[in-house]
Amino acid sequence: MSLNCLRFVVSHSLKKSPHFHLSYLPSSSSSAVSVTMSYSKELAAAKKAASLAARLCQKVQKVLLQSDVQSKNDKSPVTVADYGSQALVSFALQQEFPTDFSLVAEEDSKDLRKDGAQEIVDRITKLVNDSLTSDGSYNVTLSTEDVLKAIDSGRSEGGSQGRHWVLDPIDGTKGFVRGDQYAIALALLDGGKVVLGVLACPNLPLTSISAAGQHSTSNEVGCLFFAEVGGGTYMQPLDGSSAVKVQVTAVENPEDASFFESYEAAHSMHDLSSLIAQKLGVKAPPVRIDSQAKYGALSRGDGAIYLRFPHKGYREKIWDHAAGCIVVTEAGGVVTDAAGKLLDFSMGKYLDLDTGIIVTNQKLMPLLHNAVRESLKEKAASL
Ligand SMILES: Nc1ncnc2c1ncn2[C@@H]1O[C@H](COP(=O)(O)O)[C@@H](O)[C@H]1OP(=O)(O)O
Ligand SMILES: [Mg+2]
Ligand SMILES: [Mg+2]
Ligand SMILES: [Mg+2]
Repeated sequence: MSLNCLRFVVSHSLKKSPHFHLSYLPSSSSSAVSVTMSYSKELAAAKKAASLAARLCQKVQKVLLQSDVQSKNDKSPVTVADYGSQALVSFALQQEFPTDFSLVAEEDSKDLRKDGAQEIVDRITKLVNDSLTSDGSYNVTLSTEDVLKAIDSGRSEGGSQGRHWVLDPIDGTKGFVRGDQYAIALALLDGGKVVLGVLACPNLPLTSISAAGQHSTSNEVGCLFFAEVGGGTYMQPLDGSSAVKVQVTAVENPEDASFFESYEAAHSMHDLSSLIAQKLGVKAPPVRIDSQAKYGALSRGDGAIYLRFPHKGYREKIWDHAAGCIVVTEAGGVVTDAAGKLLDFSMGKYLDLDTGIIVTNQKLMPLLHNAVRESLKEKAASL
């Protein structure tokens, strides 16, 4: 087929389906024209759903009582906000994409269907309906069964075929319960690759947290980070005002770099990151904050490095990294495991990782890899 002929075919099909971008490849390429998907409709829906869920979470965090915390088998606290957020995001996305809907999400309704859970289910249902009413764009009232079904439609296993939404309705539950950082993390996989991501971080200051830590001097909080493959990363205030493009830091000298890690020592080995930081020559103390807000903060250059080394036996889930990963990579950063391999989101719910996750800019990554390798060797030798 000639180029002119191809051009006609693509422009003709563009009229029917507006969600394609045309791009011309360099002449060395075997194909003259490539067609890349645009996910603008999906991104708009994801931003709307995550913002809606963020408002629900903010409301609950304000009135959080000890009785909101249930115990799950793995002892992690789950609140009405986790379930409410998942129900809302699932419902909102299904309204936009009613056919062929697949969602891989953290929570399910098992505990909510047990005897004695009716009161909590009623509270979640009221919360979800209040959020839908105050948003104004959905003219519906959900029953408790609708809410449980919406939560349970997050049971997909993901994988390398087709499209799957990936959701952590509240990432950083410990931070949420403490009144600190948390995020609503939503991403879309297409053919096993993350093609868009949205991170709503209701407690993250709008200005840099690099110097002052999570309690920045700015009292304006609430950030929405979003990224689409090939389109860069943007941040806007959660209240909806305009978005700005963000970039990871250009710092090249580790002495000028600062690093993020989990607030919870149970989630990441603080002793190992301090060894890595010391080997690299990082001078600043760690900035410890909860959730994928770390990826968001890194994407706008608040810090240069994120180190995550869970304790032995912990398996990382895709919803804990999918949105954060694209937010950082589209801002110019790199996310790999400790062996330098890019994260593979195509294998179902879990990530198959070597030891840990490290994130930084392109310039610092080789140095960081060396420091990680040496530190792991040293740690293994000392055991
Ligand atoms: N034992 C654990 N080790 C590492 N991460 C954990 C562990 N338990 C839960 N997590 C998950 O790790 C993330 C928290 O990491 P961080 O401490 O850096 O915020 C959350 O996604 C949290 O899940 P959840 O979504 O339920 O909060
Ligand atoms: Mg959890
Ligand atoms: Mg999580
Ligand atoms: Mg969670």
